[in-house]
Amino acid sequence: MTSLLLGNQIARPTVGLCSDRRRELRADGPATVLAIGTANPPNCVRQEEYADYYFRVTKSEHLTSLKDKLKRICHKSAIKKRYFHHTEELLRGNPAFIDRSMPSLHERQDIMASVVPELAAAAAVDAIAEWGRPATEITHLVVTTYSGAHMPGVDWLVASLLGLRPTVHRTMLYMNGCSSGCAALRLAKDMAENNRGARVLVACAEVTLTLFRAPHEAHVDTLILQSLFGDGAGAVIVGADPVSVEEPDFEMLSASQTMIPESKHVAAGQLCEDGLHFHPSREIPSLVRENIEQCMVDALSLLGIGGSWNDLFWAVHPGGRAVLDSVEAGLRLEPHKLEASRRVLSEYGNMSGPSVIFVLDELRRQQERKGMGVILGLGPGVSVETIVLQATDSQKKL
Ligand SMILES: CC(=O)CC(=O)SCCNC(=O)CCNC(=O)[C@H](O)C(C)(C)COP(=O)(O)OP(=O)(O)OC[C@H]1O[C@@H](n2cnc3c(N)ncnc32)[C@H](O)[C@@H]1OP(=O)(O)O
Repeated sequence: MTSLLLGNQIARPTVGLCSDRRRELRADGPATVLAIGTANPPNCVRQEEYADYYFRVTKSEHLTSLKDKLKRICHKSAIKKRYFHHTEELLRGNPAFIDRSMPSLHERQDIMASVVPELAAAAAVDAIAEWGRPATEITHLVVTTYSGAHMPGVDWLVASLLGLRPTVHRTMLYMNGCSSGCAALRLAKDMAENNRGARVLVACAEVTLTLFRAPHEAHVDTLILQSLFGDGAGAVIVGADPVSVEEPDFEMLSASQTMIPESKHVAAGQLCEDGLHFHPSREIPSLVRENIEQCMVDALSLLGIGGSWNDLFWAVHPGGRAVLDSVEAGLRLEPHKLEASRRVLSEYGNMSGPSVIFVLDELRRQQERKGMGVILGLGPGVSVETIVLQATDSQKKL
């Protein structure tokens, strides 16, 4: 009889497989977070200097009222600094990136083709080092980005850069926006629990070069993007039934997703000749505040959790200062509950999908990570992703 390679073991074909055998092919325990890695490009710009920097590099100093507005936004952003792959030199060498009338997708794609996989691989190397097992023992790979789109995809290049085995099961998620980190973790949980011995590497990377463009009076939301987003990559290794070298930080108890009704236009974007256009509406914070509690009730009530949100720890996507304020208000959270998210926002800005991985990394260093908690991802539409975690008593040195 021919056999199938499943996870890292040989299994018989599933046709006619008895239910006992099918159970054997699945993990015994829940998926767990075994390791976390992060990476950023080296170019760091302080938020207090950002408006001067941005109007200088885009040759837009004459737009004084827009510059003043960006200064006001930066001042209220609760961001201290952000990291970028692009530098003044790179922008000088590519005038189409700052000229709104010129197509530049091709040039952006050329740069992102290597930069995004390298950034994702750097975070993955960090996670694999913490995990303590060889990269060749990764059985599944889930990669996310909206920074470019190529064939073969970033997943292929990450697998090659890391020396993963050629049979690694690759999944590529493009254009999942800011909730992509959570979406990838949700898939990783299912993969780990349904394939005994599976070790799933999640890698999310974004570079804001895809969004970078000059200011324009008719497009005020450009200023929000330029004030908010930063580059970064996060990686997580997920697996069930840990073996002796593995020390999980969290068990993943459940994963779910929902769409906030009537929100399709609220956080929307599309790929155009001059890169990715994204339009964060002013409604995002209020919509989140009004809907977040119902989303959490729906996601958590099956586990018997509800109402006492302050008993949980929270890893919320740092979409922006007003977004975090809205989650805090909507769930009546004590101010310290979103400390990890606010710290990541302050140190890196909104890195989209990778952000929640940074927040999880931050959380596990804090006392707050005891008991049960929630990873809360927010993305296009508005999509809400919820992963319920149970902290382990890991003594890992971080
Ligand atoms: C769904 C997701 O959550 C996924 C994502 O990550 S997508 C990105 C989500 N994040 C956002 O959309 C940003 C959320 N907003 C914020 O954090 C805050 O509004 C902010 C930091 C941008 C400004 O802080 P604030 O306390 O609201 O200050 P406020 O004085 O009201 O606004 C500052 C200026 O920005 C303008 N502004 C605020 N939001 C805007 C928006 N979405 N589009 C255009 N202009 C906006 C205001 O009109 C104001 O302009 P003036 O100074 O000329 O009056």
